[in-house]
Amino acid sequence: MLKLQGLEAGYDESMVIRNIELQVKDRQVVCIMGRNGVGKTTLLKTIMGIISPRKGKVLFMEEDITKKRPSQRAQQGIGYVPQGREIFPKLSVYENLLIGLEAGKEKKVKEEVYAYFPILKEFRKRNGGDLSGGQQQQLAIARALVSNPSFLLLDEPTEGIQPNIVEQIQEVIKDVKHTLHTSMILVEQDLEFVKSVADYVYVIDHGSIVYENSVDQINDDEVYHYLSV
Ligand SMILES: Nc1ncnc2c1ncn2[C@@H]1O[C@H](COP(=O)(O)OP(=O)(O)OP(=O)(O)O)[C@@H](O)[C@H]1O
Repeated sequence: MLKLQGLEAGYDESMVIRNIELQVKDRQVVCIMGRNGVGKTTLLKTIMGIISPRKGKVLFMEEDITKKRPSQRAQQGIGYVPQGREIFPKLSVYENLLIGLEAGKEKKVKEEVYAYFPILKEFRKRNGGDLSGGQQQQLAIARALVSNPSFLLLDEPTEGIQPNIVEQIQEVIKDVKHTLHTSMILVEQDLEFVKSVADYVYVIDHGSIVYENSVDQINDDEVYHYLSV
């Protein structure tokens, strides 16, 4: 479904990700792990088209989308939940969700989205900025889901969030995968969480992939080695 070939990207003079070869098959959840600052967010932004790669290709459903704008990628079905949520604090929950509709072909916020996160229905008139961190994260995920994406990029959705909401997000990811058949790339630091949702795992260090394996054959020690160096 998604293939990255020899991808290199960075900022100004600095090269952040190097020679990334990665693939996500249909209906797969792929997790990207790695310490802070190794280039995970840069990789997601390059997939979304927010950063242009210096080398390499992004293929989505066999089409080369390397030169497409983020809005075109969103129209083609790629949803993005950025790190730090980036919801609009002065807009209501419902208005934030309406903005998510701009990305795709859906015209209305479907009830299923509220079914994933009932609190958003209850708080739909409240300003985004008045929600707790965990509720804002739920809103950011829901905003990506309203456009019914076939592929979802999630950048550390559980970062700094209380355990009961982490569990809820975990269930939503599994449910979205099994019922909507959405493929995903998930950046996540917690190996137990990764094991509960992922099919395949890549570990990045200094901008390169240093370990990859399917989740049922993963070597915990090797993963922890790269997370702790
Ligand atoms: N807008 C930017 N301009 C210049 N350098 C940047 C920019 N954003 C990130 N960097 C640098 O690129 C490197 C990789 O950052 P990136 O955010 O991709 O890492 P990360 O693995 O996602 O880390 P974290 O887990 O902390 O989010 C870091 O050295 C960071 O300082």
